[in-house]
Amino acid sequence: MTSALTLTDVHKSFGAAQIIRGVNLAVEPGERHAIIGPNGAGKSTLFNLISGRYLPSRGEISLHGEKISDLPPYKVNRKGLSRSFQITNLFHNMTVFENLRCSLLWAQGYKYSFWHLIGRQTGLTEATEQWLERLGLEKRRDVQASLLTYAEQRTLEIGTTIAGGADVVLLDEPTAGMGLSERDHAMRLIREVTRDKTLLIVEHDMSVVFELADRISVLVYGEVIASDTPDAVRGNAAVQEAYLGEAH
Ligand SMILES: Nc1ncnc2c1ncn2[C@@H]1O[C@H](COP(=O)(O)OP(=O)(O)OP(=O)(O)O)[C@@H](O)[C@H]1O
Repeated sequence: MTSALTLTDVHKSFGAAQIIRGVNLAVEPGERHAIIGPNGAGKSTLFNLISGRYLPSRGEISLHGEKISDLPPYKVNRKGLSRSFQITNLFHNMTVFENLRCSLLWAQGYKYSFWHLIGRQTGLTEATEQWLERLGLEKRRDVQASLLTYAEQRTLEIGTTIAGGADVVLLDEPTAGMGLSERDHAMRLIREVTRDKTLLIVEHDMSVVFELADRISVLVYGEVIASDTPDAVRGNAAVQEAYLGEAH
């Protein structure tokens, strides 16, 4: 079986600083895979490499067996990989409905060209309404994204990342800054909306990681020191040592 996402000997340096140092990773189709590691380990850099924002200094990244590490972000997205951001990436002056509709438009290949939509509005509106319901944002349908609560913005960010139809989804700290009940809601939502998708998640909250992930890779100083099931990672001595002194 071809892996959904494969990283082969990936390196990234900024000047003399080697930030990612020979990462090998295979994420299988349908797997929920978490990347954890202490602050500054290179997790965001890894996401930037996978999503096409950075070019690797060395090594290769492929999506369903096809090389993507030489493509810009929008082409990686077109191939079926979508990512969310730590700082929400919404259209703040647009409503919740409009934000979701843009993602669905993009999925259908219209690239914000509304002229192609004549006669197809109904299907699109219905699909957008379904997403509103899935996310529990029906009552906030016509509210500008900038006026949502922080947790609602994060929920919408997850929605717009996934509604675009990508089958490989990267979520960057989706529950950061949330309270306990908001976090539980976000976790249920992520589980629900990523069914049948491949998920790669960077998350600091260990309860989220251990609850959601089928497999966990631990990144320390730009190297994967363990990649295993949650139970095996929990018992791994090198991982415990890397986290010594970290609040988790
Ligand atoms: N564009 C860049 N230029 C130079 N150095 C960078 C750049 N991006 C990241 N770094 C450095 O790479 C290292 C890893 O950063 P990165 O943000 O990937 O870590 P992280 O594991 O995501 O950290 P955190 O958990 O705190 O978000 C840091 O030392 C950072 O300063």
